[in-house]
Amino acid sequence: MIDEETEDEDDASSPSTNHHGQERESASKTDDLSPCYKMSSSSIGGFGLFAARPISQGALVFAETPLLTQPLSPTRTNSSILNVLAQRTREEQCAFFALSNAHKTERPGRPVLLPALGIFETNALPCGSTLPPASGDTGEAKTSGSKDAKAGKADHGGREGIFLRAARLNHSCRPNVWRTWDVSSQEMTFRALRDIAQDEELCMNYADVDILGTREERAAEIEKAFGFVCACEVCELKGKEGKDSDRRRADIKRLFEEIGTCSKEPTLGLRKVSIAMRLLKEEQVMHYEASFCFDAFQFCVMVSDFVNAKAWVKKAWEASCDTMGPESPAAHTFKLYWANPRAHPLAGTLPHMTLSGPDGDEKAVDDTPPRGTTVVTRVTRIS
Ligand SMILES: C[S@@+](CC[C@H](N)C(=O)[O-])C[C@H]1O[C@@H](n2cnc3c(N)ncnc32)[C@H](O)[C@@H]1O
Repeated sequence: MIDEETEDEDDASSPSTNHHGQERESASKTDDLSPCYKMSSSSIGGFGLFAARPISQGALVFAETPLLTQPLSPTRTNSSILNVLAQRTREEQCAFFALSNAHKTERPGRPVLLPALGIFETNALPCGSTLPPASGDTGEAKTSGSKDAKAGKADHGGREGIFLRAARLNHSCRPNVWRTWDVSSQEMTFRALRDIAQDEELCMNYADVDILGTREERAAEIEKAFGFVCACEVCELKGKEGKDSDRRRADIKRLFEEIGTCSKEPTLGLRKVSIAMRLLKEEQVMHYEASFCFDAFQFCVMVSDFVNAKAWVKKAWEASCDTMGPESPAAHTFKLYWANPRAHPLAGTLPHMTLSGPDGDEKAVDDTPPRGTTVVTRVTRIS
């Protein structure tokens, strides 16, 4: 939570001149006219959603309101679900009962459930935020080394819901779609984490799976939480490719932790960020990018290198727009620091020095955020 004192009025309602803002607009409109996804059978398992045409990084693939929501387990029951379903149309009821059910047969530690409850448990998504590591909060003096940061902090808002379209998205340990609960519209939004080719399957990371684990660790976690053996492209890698992927993920995870301990050694911290950024690209798990960029921003503000700090936080802003959207709290916070990096509580806490920007050069361009930016003059942590 931050307490902000502003000089200018926030012009959040004006469309941003930046491409991230525009992209959201055009993607929404296109989505209304012709969906950029289609349902088809999947080699991963059952049905899946596929790109009907190329989708650009950061584009809104679709937004969906829940068919029904329920409180968190164990309060919900088969009857409580049926009671809500009775108020839906016949077509919606049929669509619900056509969804996948992983609780039809008994497995160790997973009893058979009545159909409505089994379908709900297989397909429900938390109606709260699933935040990419450390980027979804205000980022105040927080490093990516925390436990929440590694797994993607989940704020479930106390309810879970069934989303008929999204229920057809399969899980991948290399997701190309990120979901975010939009509190204001009460919709789940799904954005492209990278450019997606036509006919590529759209996959998200199922709630709370730590996809930086090794294949073995992920398999155990997925089997326990969801009862299936993951057949995503990464878990299917064999031999050297599989080992290389495991090693890259372990290295990223280790760097997350090590960066958290570099608050007195910004040069070393920044070097680790650069290595992590390269590994993220190689492993194609770019949803961690905003977190690392924000760490780099913090190292730069500590030593009063505000030019490079701005370059890093701008990159964090772009990455958060691509995952959670330009209207998300994280994107707003990053944009505020881009406008005024000196507002960060760690600014100037170490002796002055010049570090490097995201492109490795020491002379980043000192640009300004797009229109609609509030100028923050003071930001204090209140809790
Ligand atoms: C929410 S549904 C996803 C859509 C489902 N494939 C369908 O046909 O409706 C979840 C189920 O899909 C399957 N599934 C999803 N991701 C998978 C993966 N990575 N590997 C294997 N099966 C997966 C599992 O059977 C799981 O219980």
